[in-house]
Amino acid sequence: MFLNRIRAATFAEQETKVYKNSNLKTLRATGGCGGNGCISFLSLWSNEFAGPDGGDGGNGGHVIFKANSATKDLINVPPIIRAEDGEKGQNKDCNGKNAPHCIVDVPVGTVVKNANGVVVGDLSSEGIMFVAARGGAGGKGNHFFVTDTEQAPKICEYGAEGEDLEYTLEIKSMAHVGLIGFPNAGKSTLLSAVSRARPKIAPYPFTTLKPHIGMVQYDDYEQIAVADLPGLIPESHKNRGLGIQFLKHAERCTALLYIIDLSLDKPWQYLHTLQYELSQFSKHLLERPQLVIANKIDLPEAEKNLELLKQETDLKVIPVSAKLGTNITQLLQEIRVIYDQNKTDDL
Ligand SMILES: Nc1nc2c(ncn2[C@@H]2O[C@H](COP(=O)(O)OP(=O)(O)OP(=O)(O)O)[C@@H](O)[C@H]2O)c(=O)[nH]1
Ligand SMILES: [Mg+2]
Repeated sequence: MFLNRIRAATFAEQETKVYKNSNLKTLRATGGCGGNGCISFLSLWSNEFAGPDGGDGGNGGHVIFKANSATKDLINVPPIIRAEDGEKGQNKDCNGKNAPHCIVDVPVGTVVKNANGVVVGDLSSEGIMFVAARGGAGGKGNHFFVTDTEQAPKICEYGAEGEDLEYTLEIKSMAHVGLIGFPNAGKSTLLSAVSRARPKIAPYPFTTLKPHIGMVQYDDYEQIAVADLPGLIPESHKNRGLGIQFLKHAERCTALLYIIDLSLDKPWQYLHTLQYELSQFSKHLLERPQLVIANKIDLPEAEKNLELLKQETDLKVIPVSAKLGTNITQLLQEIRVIYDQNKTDDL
């Protein structure tokens, strides 16, 4: 009993810690118990001893994780999941009803780890299921135990208990950092400036159609994966442009970097649109670490726009020129700070 309480306390601590993070969740899954078998003897008006008629119990439900693309994060997955118990057997050979399985929807790309941290499941495509805790089998009623020598058994089975297991669910991230911006903002140019990746760069929108990942190498051999994502436009969350496809990629990045083109008129409007689109897709996306990269500082008007942009947002703004390589070192330092902070938070 005492031991149980300690266990519960550590579980609760873990829970509060991971609740902040919609990409990671520790939970306990318990299968339903099987229904007990029944002991009963039938008695009819014409036959007082018509024989044993105790039915079997129903099976307990399983707890099942199912990959569902409509689910965006693990926030709504409860910390304790218990499937229903099977019904007990009844007289007149009535078997108890099997309990329904408890199916918990998780985002596509969720990795399941057991209590020892070993990966036991990878829900990488839509509809894949993982049985987290099996329900107990129903117990047999006394009718089952009738033999040639024992015609009136007074025995039955209890239903078996369901499995009780702890798991950690984690959404597999694509990259530590995702570059988010309108088409032509210079995302691909920036990725090639900070890493050895060579995505296609061109002065027309939607050059990048698929995400590219580049590795940023630091002097202490730390490597940070940066993803160049396809461009985002207003109403992407309604599947305009490359739409939902793009937003799904953004979701699998731990930190979000907004790339804003400073040469455009009123660049802060673009930042607000990007944030709005992300929040429409999943309201927890904006809780992730964020940074604004003000690109194309080499162009005219950029200096003036930079000051205005800084006034319009609370986020840290770093001016760079991806094309000329201006201020890239400071940007890499800032990315490293974000990365280190989130590493210690166990993201
Ligand atoms: N002057 C200047 N031009 C830049 C800078 N960064 C990017 N560009 C130019 O902007 C254009 C678009 O750059 P890309 O890197 O292809 O832009 P993108 O954001 O990847 O665009 P999509 O893939 O279409 O979403 C190219 O012509 C680049 O040469 C910069 O810092 N200064
Ligand atoms: Mg591009």
